[in-house]
Amino acid sequence: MSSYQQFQSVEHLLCWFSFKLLGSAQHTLRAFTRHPSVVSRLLSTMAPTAKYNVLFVLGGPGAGKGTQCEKIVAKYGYVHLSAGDLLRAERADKTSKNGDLIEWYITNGAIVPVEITIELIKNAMENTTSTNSFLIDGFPRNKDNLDGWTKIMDDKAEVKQVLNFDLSEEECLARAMKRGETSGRTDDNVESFKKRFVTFKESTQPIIDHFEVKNLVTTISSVPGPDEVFVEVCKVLDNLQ
Ligand SMILES: Nc1ncnc2c1ncn2[C@@H]1O[C@H](COP(=O)(O)OP(=O)(O)OP(=O)(O)O)[C@@H](O)[C@H]1O
Ligand SMILES: Nc1ccn([C@@H]2O[C@H](COP(=O)(O)O)[C@@H](O)[C@H]2O)c(=O)n1
Repeated sequence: MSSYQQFQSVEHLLCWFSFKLLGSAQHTLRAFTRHPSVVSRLLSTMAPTAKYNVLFVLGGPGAGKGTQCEKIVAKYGYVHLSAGDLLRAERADKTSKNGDLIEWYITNGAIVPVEITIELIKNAMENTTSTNSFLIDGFPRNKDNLDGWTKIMDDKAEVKQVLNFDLSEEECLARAMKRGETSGRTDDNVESFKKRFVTFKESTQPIIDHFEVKNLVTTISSVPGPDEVFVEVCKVLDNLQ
């Protein structure tokens, strides 16, 4: 007699099968209660982890991105990550193998390969425990930056908004030169500024256009003073959930 023939009907067979299932479920439950750490580890891998909330902040060199980010941090509590600041810190790190390369790109107003920049941004985000809301200032600056972001961060972060600060080349230059009197930045000089502005027009503007198509961009004039500009910024941020 085959093992199935001992059952008089399909109902009998199903009943027997259900009892077996219940038995192994009970056994598994008992095993879990003996090992609570295994249970919590399992639960944490099953729970959906919240994505980072990200605001990208773009605009020409000297347009006032950093100035507005400071105000946003003070009022809304985002963590401010300036790609330029992260790169300058990496350049200053004597143990970094990328210092000379970064220096060349910054002085020439060119965009550092994304493999370097995205690693700095990702580490900074992962090392932040106070919040999961970030202002990412000066990124993505070109297609390479955008592709790197998409590849590494797209499934971990949601881009809620892109703030684009708008200012003429002449005014950007005037502000960057004024800042250069005290900043010590190697790119606050006319020659570097001109290259940076060309990079902005040729490489960053298409990225702003890319987000514009997705309805994510708010362009704010940077012509008025910082406080007046911030009033416009607040109108955008107050409406973000
Ligand atoms: N609305 C404003 N009106 C007048 N001056 C401003 C305004 N916003 C910023 N500035 C000044 O302009 C200079 C450039 O501003 P900021 O550093 O914020 O620009 P940025 O866009 O972050 O520049 P970069 O891209 O070069 O880092 C600073 O000296 C700042 O104090
Ligand atoms: N995504 C980025 C951002 C910046 N850089 C380099 O740093 C310079 C300064 O940047 P700021 O945002 O502080 O103006 C910029 O001109 C680039 O050389 C970059 O490579 N990639």
